[in-house]
Amino acid sequence: MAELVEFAKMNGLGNKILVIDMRDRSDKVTPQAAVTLNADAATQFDQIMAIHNPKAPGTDAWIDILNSDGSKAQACGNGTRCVVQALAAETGRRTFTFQTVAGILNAQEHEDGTISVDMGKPVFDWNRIPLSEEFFDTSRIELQIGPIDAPILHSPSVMSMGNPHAVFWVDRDPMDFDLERFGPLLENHPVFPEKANITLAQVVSASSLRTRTWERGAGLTLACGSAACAAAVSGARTGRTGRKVDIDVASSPARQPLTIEWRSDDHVVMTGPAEWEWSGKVDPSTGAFTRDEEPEALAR
Ligand SMILES: N[C@@H](CCC[C@H](N)C(=O)O)C(=O)O
Repeated sequence: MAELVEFAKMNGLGNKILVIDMRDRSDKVTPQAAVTLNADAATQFDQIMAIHNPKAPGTDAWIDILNSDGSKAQACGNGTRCVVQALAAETGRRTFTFQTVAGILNAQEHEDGTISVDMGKPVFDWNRIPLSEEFFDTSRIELQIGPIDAPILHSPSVMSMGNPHAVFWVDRDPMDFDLERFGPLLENHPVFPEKANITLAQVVSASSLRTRTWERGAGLTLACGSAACAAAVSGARTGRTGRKVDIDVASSPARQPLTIEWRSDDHVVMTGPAEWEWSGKVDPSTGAFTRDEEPEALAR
């Protein structure tokens, strides 16, 4: 049994996040702990954001990201906003620089409590997404599901936002599709050697989209920030929208959009809320946890 660490149960637009404080420790949250925490209704989550001491000069923390099945993720937009809110509450600071396996992320908490995260530049090269076969134009690849002559979903835009994404454009409400059935088939399709996050996106106007996502390693989630970024980039790249859009995350209980801007310097900036729910202590090796009586520690 490892020494207990503090954690906070949080969410970003309903995306369930556990922020675990692993600073000043050399161990990691284990995949087994993740699976155990996800099996308990109180701590069921989509991603764990484990905050470690910084590894690079000029950064505030190294963030390790785990999906609910125990696998690693390279990016998590909603989770990053939760980390910012937790650290802002702890330190009184508003700007942070994090490092993940996907690179450096700059983030800022605004006066109104919303948080912006610079999610970096989208990657379109087929072998860096990665795809298992060469596609010259990744704004629309050959992939479909359903009858060959009347596919239900087809021709997704694919990219990496640090993690692999496929965005399928649909002409009606994404909630009308059986994503629970199609999601796992597409996530595990052989064209995605590292699997992929699968998003359905509907154009509402030139500056707004409605999305719903099946997440790699976590399944149907209420919201996915990096997928919202991928949908916004795909919308602009394929001429469906401008470069700044509000995303109505269809399955989110929070009726608040995520604003995504694909800036002229190619960086994608996501702005939205984060919400603290409760705090506790957890054993990062086993996932055994206790809940605090009163809010303390990470984020209030
Ligand atoms: N919910 C996240 C993305 C989570 C990562 C994903 N499941 C993966 O494995 O790539 C977000 O808000 O971006």
